[in-house]
Amino acid sequence: MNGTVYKSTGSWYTVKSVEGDFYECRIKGKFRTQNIKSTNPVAVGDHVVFQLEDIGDETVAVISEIGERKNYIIRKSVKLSKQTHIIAANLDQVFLLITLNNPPTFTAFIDRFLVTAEAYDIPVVLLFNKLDTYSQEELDEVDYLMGLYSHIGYTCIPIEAKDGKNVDKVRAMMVDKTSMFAGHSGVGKSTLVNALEPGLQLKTTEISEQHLQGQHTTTFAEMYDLSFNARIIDTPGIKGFGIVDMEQDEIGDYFPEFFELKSECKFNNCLHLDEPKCAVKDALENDKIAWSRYRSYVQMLTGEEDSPYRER
Ligand SMILES: Nc1nc2c(ncn2[C@@H]2O[C@H](COP(=O)(O)OP(=O)(O)OP(=O)(O)O)[C@@H](O)[C@H]2O)c(=O)[nH]1
Ligand SMILES: [Zn+2]
Repeated sequence: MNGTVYKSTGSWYTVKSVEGDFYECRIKGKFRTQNIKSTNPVAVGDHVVFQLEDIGDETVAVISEIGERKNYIIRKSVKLSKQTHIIAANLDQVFLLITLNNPPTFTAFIDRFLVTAEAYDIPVVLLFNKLDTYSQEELDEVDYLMGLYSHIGYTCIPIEAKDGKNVDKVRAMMVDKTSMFAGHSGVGKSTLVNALEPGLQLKTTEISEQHLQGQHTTTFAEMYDLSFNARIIDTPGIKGFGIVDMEQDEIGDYFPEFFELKSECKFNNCLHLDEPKCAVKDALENDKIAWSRYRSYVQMLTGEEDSPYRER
C-alpha cells in the first residue's frame, strides 16, 4: 500500500493510505536515506510503501520503502551534533508571517529565511500580518517591502489574522497542498491557523506549557488535514528554518535577483564584494537591487553571527 507519514514518534509512524485510512507503522531493516546522516530514517511528509505483515498472532503494518523527497528540512540533532534530524519532507510551500511591530521582523531575518528556503527548494509566501495595528508610516513601510519582495518573485499578501481579513486568499493558496507556517513568536501563526480552520488544536500551547515546567521534550512534527483539502505540518517549538551549511560562493545564488545578474559579472566566481565589473554592485548603485538585501547578503557571507538581526 502507498501512503504519507502524518506523525512520527521515533519508533512508530502514523501513515495515511491513499485510500484515506490511518495505520500505525513500524520500519524494517535499514533504509538508504539519500546520503543524509540522519537520526530518523522516515519523516513527516514522506511518501512510503507499507505492507500488513503477520508477526506471530499480530498483524503489523511495516514500512518497506520511502519515496524520493522533493525537499526536506533538517535540524542538527541536539545530542549528536554531526547527525541531523529530518523535521519534515515534501513541503509545497511555507508561509512566513511578518509583523513590523509586536514583534519586529527585520529584513535580515526575512532574507536569511528566504535564502534557507531557496537552499531547501521550498517556495515561500510572505504574509504581512496585523495591518489593523499600523500607523500610516508603517503601512507605507509594508507597501515598500511588499513591492521589494514581489519584484524579486515572492508572493506577498497583507492580512489581518485576528479579524480574518484576506485569510480567504491564504486558504485559496493552500488547496491541494502541504504547507507550513513560520515566523517569530507572536506574529500570529496560531491566530491565522484558527481563522483558517476553527477548532483545530495544534500542539503549540501544550509544548510551551511543558517548557514552563522545565521538562525537556523532544518535539515532533505532525501533519493535519484541513477541511478544505489542504494539509499543514505543525512543528511545535521550531520557529525558523535554522541555518543550512552553505559554501560562500553559493549564498549569492539563493538571492534570485543576484543570481539573475551573475552571468554578467566579469568573474564567474564573483562574490559581488570588491571585484571589478560586478553586475550586482552596478545594479545596487543604480537602485535596481535593494540595499537591505545586499546588507543581508554581506552579513550571511561574512557570518556576522552576533548581528542583532540574527535569527532567534
Ligand atoms: N491586532 C491584531 N492582533 C493580532 C493579529 N493576529 C494576531 N494577533 C495577536 O497577536 C498575538 C500573538 O498571536 P499568536 O497567534 O499567538 O502568535 P504565534 O505566532 O502563534 O505565537 P507563538 O505561538 O509564540 O509562536 C495574539 O494576542 C493575537 O491575538 C492581527 O491581525 N491583528
Ligand atoms: Zn558580481
